[in-house]
Amino acid sequence: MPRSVARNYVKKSLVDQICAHRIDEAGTEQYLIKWKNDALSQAVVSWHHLDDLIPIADSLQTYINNFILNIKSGYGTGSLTLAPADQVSSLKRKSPHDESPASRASSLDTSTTNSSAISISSSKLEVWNGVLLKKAGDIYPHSLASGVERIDATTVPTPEMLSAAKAYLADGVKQGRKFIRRQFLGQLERIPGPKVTFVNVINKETPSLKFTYIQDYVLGHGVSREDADAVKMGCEKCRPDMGGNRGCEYTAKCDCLEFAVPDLARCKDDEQKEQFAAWERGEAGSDGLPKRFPYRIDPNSKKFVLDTFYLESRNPIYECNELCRCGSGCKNRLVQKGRTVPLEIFKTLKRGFGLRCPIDLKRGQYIDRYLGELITDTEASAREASGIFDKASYLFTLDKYVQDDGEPDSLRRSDCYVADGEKMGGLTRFINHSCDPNCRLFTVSYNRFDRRIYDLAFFALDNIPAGTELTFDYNDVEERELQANDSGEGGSFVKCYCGSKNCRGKLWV
Ligand SMILES: C[S@@+](CC[C@H](N)C(=O)[O-])C[C@H]1O[C@@H](n2cnc3c(N)ncnc32)[C@H](O)[C@@H]1O
Repeated sequence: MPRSVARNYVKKSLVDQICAHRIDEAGTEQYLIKWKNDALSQAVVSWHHLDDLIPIADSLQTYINNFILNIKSGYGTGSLTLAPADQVSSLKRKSPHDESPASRASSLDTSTTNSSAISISSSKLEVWNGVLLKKAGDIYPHSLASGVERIDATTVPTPEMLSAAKAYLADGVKQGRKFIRRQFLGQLERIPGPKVTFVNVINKETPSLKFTYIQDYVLGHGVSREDADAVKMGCEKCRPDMGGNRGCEYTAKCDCLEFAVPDLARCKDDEQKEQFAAWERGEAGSDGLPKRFPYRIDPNSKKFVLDTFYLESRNPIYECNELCRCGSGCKNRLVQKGRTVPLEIFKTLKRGFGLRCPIDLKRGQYIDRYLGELITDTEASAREASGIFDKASYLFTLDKYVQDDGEPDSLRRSDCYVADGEKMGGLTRFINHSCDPNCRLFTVSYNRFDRRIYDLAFFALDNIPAGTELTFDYNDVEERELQANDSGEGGSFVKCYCGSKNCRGKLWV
């Protein structure tokens, strides 16, 4: 049996940053790690091959992105004249990391170019002043070892290191970019459910690795669910064998549907019809009225899809929950069972990454939830204020049940939670805006008494052919509300590139 080779990786918590790169004699990329050091004035740095960098792949991505940005904008190249290719190759170095752990730094390489184009002081370029230890799968510096040269932390990367990195231009990070792509594909493979793929035929960019795929909301500081024991209830009068094993659909008794939208067609007498009319005028509640069931079977695909009435409205969906008597086979459980369709992240021309489904979707078909860290409104405002203008936004306010009517128990906007999908979330964070969208985000509640935490579920508004970009309207409100909200020229303006005929020209109103 072949024995697996134990690998060692740089210990993430001890790494300060990646600050330069170069290519070794074998043409393999190396990256310079500056290690954290309590004595800030002194740094320990060491060169590493990509194999060591898995735990800090996200830092590598930041380094490479910044490096390429700087190259493109011309920043930092200063008066530097890049060396011709033959001279560049003479900048290649071995990795001291390949030497024994006891090896020490600054092996002067006198073969360093003496090009007049790039003046490189070999001792500085070659700086490697840590003794690296490998233990229990970790690589870390042993900075106290005797004979270890220390350098001034404020001078890393040295101008010589930067010059050398620039000499390789973007090509010098080719292997790094492939490595980042592999890490990202690995992340996608680990997402439960149908396959998730990634395609980028536009450029070499990979979505941020500083992102965690989660399966449920993560509750941030100051965020809590309504006390489940006190207010969460299941349907009490339903049974699994009810209505010929069809569950809650065929009963007017399902408590979970209590807050769902009433159904005029099922009102059985004049009294109910009158109550329905009064409910429509906002003069009566809907207690006791039959309710609309959210899902139906699509006769062609035999899949459960969202009922047309819901699809054409913005009414919340109330699903059964784990306390219900109807059992797990009940038809009023769709979103809670998770994604059932494969998805593909892809690069668009002007709108960053987008999302599409590689198979045909039916009108009303459930796609996936929007997830993220749930934070308070105050925290969301602080995060917005600290971000740069025009930066992609992943904040979604859970304000479906806001009532600004001044009543003591009404929910004010400032009390709502916000789902932040920037650092953690699901695949739907990649769904772009369109003024003529093919999907809509619906409120799905499992606890009708919790007005602050509910699911946000994407459903297809049309039959969507395989490979079509999925979009939704970031301002999904009734037309009249949209006009009232639109403050004209003011506010933050992000140009919309949805390309639809009825494009409003900006992302948020
Ligand atoms: C939730 S993210 C969508 C995914 C994003 N494209 C990405 O690459 O991660 C929202 C951001 O995408 C960009 N975006 C989405 N739809 C757009 C559109 N129609 N026009 C221009 N930018 C758009 C904006 O930067 C917006 O803040």
